[in-house]
Amino acid sequence: MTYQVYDTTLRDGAQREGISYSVVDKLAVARLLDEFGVGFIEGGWPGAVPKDTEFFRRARTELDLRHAVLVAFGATRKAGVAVEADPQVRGLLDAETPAVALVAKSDLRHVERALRTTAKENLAMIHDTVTHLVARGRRVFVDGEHFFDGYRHDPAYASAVVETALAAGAEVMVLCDTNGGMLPSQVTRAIAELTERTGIGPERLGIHCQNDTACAVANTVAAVEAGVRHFQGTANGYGERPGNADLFAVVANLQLKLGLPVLPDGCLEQMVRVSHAIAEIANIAPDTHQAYVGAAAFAHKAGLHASAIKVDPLLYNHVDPAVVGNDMRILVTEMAGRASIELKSRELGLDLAGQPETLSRVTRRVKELEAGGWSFEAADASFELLVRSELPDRAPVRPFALESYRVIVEHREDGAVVSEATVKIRVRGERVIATAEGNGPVNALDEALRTGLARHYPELRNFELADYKVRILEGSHGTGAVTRVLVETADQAGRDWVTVGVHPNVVEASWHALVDALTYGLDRAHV
Ligand SMILES: CC(=O)SCCNC(=O)CCNC(=O)[C@H](O)C(C)(C)COP(=O)(O)OP(=O)(O)OC[C@H]1O[C@@H](n2cnc3c(N)ncnc32)[C@H](O)[C@@H]1OP(=O)(O)O
Ligand SMILES: CC(=O)C(=O)O
Repeated sequence: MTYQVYDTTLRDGAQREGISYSVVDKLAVARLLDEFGVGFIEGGWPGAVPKDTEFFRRARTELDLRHAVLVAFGATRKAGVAVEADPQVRGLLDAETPAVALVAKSDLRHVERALRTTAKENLAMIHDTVTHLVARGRRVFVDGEHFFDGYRHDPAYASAVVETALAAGAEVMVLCDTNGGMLPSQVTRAIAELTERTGIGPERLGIHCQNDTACAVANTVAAVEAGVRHFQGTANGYGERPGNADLFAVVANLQLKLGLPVLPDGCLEQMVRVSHAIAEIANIAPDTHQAYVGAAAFAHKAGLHASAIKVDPLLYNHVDPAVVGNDMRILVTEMAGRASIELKSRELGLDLAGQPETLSRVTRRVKELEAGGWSFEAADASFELLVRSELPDRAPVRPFALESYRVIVEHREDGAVVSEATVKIRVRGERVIATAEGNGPVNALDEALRTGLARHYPELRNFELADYKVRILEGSHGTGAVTRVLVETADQAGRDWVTVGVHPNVVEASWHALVDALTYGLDRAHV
């Protein structure tokens, strides 16, 4: 049994507020979708959107698709216009794609009020446009716009639209939940009724669901379970309003839960890479919590989960993350138990399996620190230093000892605000005093510390502060507010690491995070 995985990221997905692909972007997205193994890529509406016209022109020479067939999207001919004379239909042919998708009204209310034509003329528009395109060698899919609402309002008319399209030669009639208001049981029922009423098998039908009830993925899966073989969706669920069915979740559900062979072999594990690459091109931050592909899709925080995962990761994962190209992660927080610490340490290359006392000590320390506002969840490097400071043979080498530091902020007469820091440290037996200016107190402190260390640790030149985040945490249990600072540092090899510092004073909190950052980076540079 074959399934048609039909992607509309470049047409319906591009209708999402905030997305504006260039032609080059569209070509890049098409290549990624092809690598993911979709069967059809709906590239846009040629003739209506100039960039889409250009996309199809360039696609002819610049796209070499291995799995996918390119589809041009458009509408049925206009009411009262001969199909040969309709420039929009001409534009579809000029795109020179092997397949065309036509949006057609299947809700009589839309025919009468939006198209302002008759029930009969709408059926003629569908018939004429499909036969015209089929006669010119195109595979034709018809998207029955508002099918489910239309079927509820007037089942006989919505059924006539389906029959007309298929009789005219459409390969598949796609039932669209255009307003996205359906629930899975309603989709299942409508498909059962339609097939019974018309005698048309569900294998001639397709499904296209918007996500306005947050049921687009479930509705799509329900339709496939009802026998539909052609299903549409978009990368990451991009689309108008709350979006479309997320094709990644749909495909993974069908393949992994229902055992349906929807993608070519070897493609499913490309999912995370393709999802994130498309998000990058769309200029939308990947959703950390997106099912299957999000960075947190297989991240475990609860200590009890980790203790079972230690026995078998599948006890707390619904699938093996590797099958979709994802990884499991253990988060270390106040909710950690010894198993979480053991697994996280193993992730970092530290084997604590035979060291129950060390595990208990680290767990206790993490809980105490987290209660005081520290957060190791995003600060793996500080966590690693903490664990290693409990391991005599792996303890990190501290590059210096602090005697004191001082920071001043000067508001000058001319309005300039200058920060200046002085650090007094001991480095390899030598007392060093270094001073630097910066555009803020933390920057000045960072510069002064690096200046002081530079002669002994020239490799510091390769590190740069990539991100700096400050959060004020409300005081609790009668304590005052504290400040948490997260520092992300990167080196020239493209590695980065995050450290954390916490203190009521923001400069001191930053100091802790900076010292951990340099300690971790230097330690790693010397391993
Ligand atoms: C459910 C969906 O998401 S379908 C995809 C929708 N995508 C888009 O609309 C994006 C691209 N759209 C466009 O660039 C423009 O809307 C165009 C070029 C298609 C049309 O632009 P205009 O000619 O200025 O018309 P406008 O957008 O105001 O109205 C749409 C016209 O198409 C007609 N129309 C709407 N649906 C259909 C249909 N299924 N079949 C035939 N004609 C249709 C309308 O009756 C209206 O005709 P009229 O101008 O004679 O009143
Ligand atoms: C065709 C389409 O995108 C819809 O009806 O939602």
